[in-house]
Amino acid sequence: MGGTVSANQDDANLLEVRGLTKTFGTLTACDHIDLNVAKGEIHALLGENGAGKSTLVKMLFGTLEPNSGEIFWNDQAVTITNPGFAKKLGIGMVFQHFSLFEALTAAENIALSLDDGSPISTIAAKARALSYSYGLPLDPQSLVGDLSVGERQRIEIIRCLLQMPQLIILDEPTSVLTPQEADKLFETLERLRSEGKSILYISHRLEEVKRICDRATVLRHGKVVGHCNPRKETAASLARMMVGNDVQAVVRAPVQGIESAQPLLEIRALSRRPATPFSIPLRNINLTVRAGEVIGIAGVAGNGQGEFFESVSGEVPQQDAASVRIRGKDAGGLSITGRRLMGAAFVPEERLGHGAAPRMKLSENLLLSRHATDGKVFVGAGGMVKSDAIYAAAQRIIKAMDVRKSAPDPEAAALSGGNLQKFIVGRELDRRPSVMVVNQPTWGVDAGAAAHIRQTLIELARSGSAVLVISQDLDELFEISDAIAVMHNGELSKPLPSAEATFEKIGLLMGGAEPGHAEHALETS
Ligand SMILES: Nc1ncnc2c1ncn2[C@@H]1O[C@H](COP(=O)(O)OP(=O)(O)OP(=O)(O)O)[C@@H](O)[C@H]1O
Repeated sequence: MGGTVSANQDDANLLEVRGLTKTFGTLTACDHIDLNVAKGEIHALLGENGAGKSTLVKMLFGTLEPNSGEIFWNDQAVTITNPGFAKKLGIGMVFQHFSLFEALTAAENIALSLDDGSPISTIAAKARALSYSYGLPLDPQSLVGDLSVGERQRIEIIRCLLQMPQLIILDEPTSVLTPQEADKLFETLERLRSEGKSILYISHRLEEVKRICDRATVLRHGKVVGHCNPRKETAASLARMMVGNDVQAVVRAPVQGIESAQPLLEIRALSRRPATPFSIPLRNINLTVRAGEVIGIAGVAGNGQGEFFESVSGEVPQQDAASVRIRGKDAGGLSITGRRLMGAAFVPEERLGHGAAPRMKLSENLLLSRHATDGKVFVGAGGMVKSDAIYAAAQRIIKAMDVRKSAPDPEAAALSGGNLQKFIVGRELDRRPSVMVVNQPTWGVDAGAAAHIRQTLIELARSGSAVLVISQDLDELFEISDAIAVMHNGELSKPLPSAEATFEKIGLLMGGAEPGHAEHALETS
């Protein structure tokens, strides 16, 4: 038994939610939420990190049970007790954290969730046809482990569409997509809307909400605080509704005399062969990041940024020890711990898995990542763990980054996505590293918290550290970087000082133009 349906009342909404409430311990994550989604509309669900958006949609999809409240589907009261029942009703969901098996192909992953007994070849053919018809081409035979996050998300979307849903819930779908992929997704969503389907859309990217959403419901601290037509709002007014006050603008004063500052991170002729047929080779990368500066790395996802981060961080050490130098010493042969011991800190793109162990408490996650580098602080004589010191450090980070949570020291998996990202960035900042390398620093983070993280990275640099930020968000890079380099097909352009960089120049480099040609194309246009 998946759930119940009983006849009811009034209007013609596809989905109506009344007084839906969910508590975790003493925290009321969703507090008497009312929400209507009409047929054929794209409805945005907005709110700062931890506002209760994911909790709400998990109740709609049957993965969380509400404490109280009612859900009506096509005017019928329903009790959605599991995802199977939600799918049967016609509710499909594309998750924020991907739930695909890396060792299986796209088609095998889809077959697992469809569970309808069709032969895999039939499912693969259907997936391929649907993916092409919606402009999201997919090779069903490709192994998930070899795919970029954007391609993996495409599988999730196709898997959802194959179930012919009436309502599609998307939880932060574009945070991992390139601008081009996001455009494709918007076209798909607009087509679904024109077919009469409804979409519930969660996103922190307010410009895209303005672009594609018909209505918005805004949550704050688990309560509905407003409704609006996003097209009539500005990004700033939407942010204000979410946060409750104005979001502080990021301030970056120009750096002086950077040429003579000490190089703290040097990449010298870094090359790497592709580890799998699908990974990108790195080709003779050279870059210097000096004390006091923030260098940004732009690029369309899948151009070697992941491989570059692995090589710089030591997730994958190099043969050539001099290819990565930290504070004037060769570090290329060292592991991530070895590089951390030299004063470097690294924040990977993936929050769960690489960034944090989901079932461990925040304090345990802290010990896990810092016991090797901060042994004296956290581990006493005879290997005794100093629980009090670890707990105090975790609380310090939580306070500094304004991490919102439901218990003093929750498991990482109990944090909302954006709050976990804040904790992971804060955990590294707390060490006051001399070199900080971050991949996608504000992935899934709300406007207020993103501004805080960006400001903190600038301040870390200005206090004498070298900061390297890899990001797909060009606005972010322009806001925080003193110079921007572009990664394309495993090659890195020379950094352009931000005073000279424009969206057009960076965009041309991202598209693969030779640096000289990019300048020329702009001068003659
Ligand atoms: N399984 C859980 N156990 C305990 N607390 C939880 C659990 N899941 C969520 N919470 C808490 O409920 C609150 C709402 O979280 P939720 O994930 O719904 O927020 P969100 O609006 O989706 O945030 P984000 O934008 O960061 O994804 C948060 O304070 C979170 O810590």
